[in-house]
Amino acid sequence: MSQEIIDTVAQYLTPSIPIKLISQGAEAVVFSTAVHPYCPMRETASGNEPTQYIIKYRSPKKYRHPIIDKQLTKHRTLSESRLLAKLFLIEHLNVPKLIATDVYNGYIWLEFLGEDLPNNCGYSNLKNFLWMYANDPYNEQVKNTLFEVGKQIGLLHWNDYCHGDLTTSNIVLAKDDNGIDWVPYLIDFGLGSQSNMVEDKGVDLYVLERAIISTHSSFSGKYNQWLIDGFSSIYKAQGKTGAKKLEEVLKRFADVRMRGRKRTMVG
Ligand SMILES: Nc1ncnc2c1ncn2[C@@H]1O[C@H](COP(=O)(O)OP(=O)(O)OP(=O)(O)O)[C@@H](O)[C@H]1O
Repeated sequence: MSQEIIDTVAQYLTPSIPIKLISQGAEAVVFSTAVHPYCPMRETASGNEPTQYIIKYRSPKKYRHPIIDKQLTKHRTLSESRLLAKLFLIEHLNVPKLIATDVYNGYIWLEFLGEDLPNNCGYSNLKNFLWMYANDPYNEQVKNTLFEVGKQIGLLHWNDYCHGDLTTSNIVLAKDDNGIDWVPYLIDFGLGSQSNMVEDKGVDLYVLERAIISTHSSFSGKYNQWLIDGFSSIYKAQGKTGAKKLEEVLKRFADVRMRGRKRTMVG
């Protein structure tokens, strides 16, 4: 973990915005903060608890030419911000709310989603959630949650957007208003795009299927079926057109899977 990057961000944001490191990925460093970027005294309607925010920072990459690096940072920060802003307006689709963006410096501020799971099971992404239920894998809550995750992907694809990196870590679960059911949110649209190509949609579904198989192999058959059931329900609700498009996406998904298998066999 590069202390240099953390210091750069802390200095840029000034001590009035305390930050906590959450993750350092290949693309960005992610922090949380309780301070809103332009309304520092903002409070939630339900009490005095400050809302939490995410700050996603794309640091300069030393292996790139500085001019190209600046252009890429601007392009990627802008593209992810734009996409999130558009997706947020799609009814029933759950993505983090974009709070602010600073494209030239590579910062995106988002609403913080999720929480720590009970019994030290980690942060509430789909991966940890499924681990939490490893001793009770076919629990109704698991089934319902995976069905709802499938619906979110269905909504994304039906509206002709693709995620580009649909792993179980990029699906976050937040408790609903009654504090009982989990509501899935899709995060990390750094590789996302507007696309009506069945190939892109098939690849999204395949990437998620592989993620489930690799971490939850014993239960992956049922898990993937529940995801696809939720996904299909969104398309089927659109009548004949939906059913036809669903058939095309699922056919391409099967083709992508077949290509993946051949690649694995050939090595
Ligand atoms: N809105 C959010 N609410 C809560 N946590 C978040 C949010 N956005 C990101 N995170 C946390 O930060 C992590 C990294 O975020 P994100 O995937 O967007 O960055 P990234 O650099 O593209 O990551 P990677 O390279 O690992 O894919 C997430 O896995 C999640 O734990």
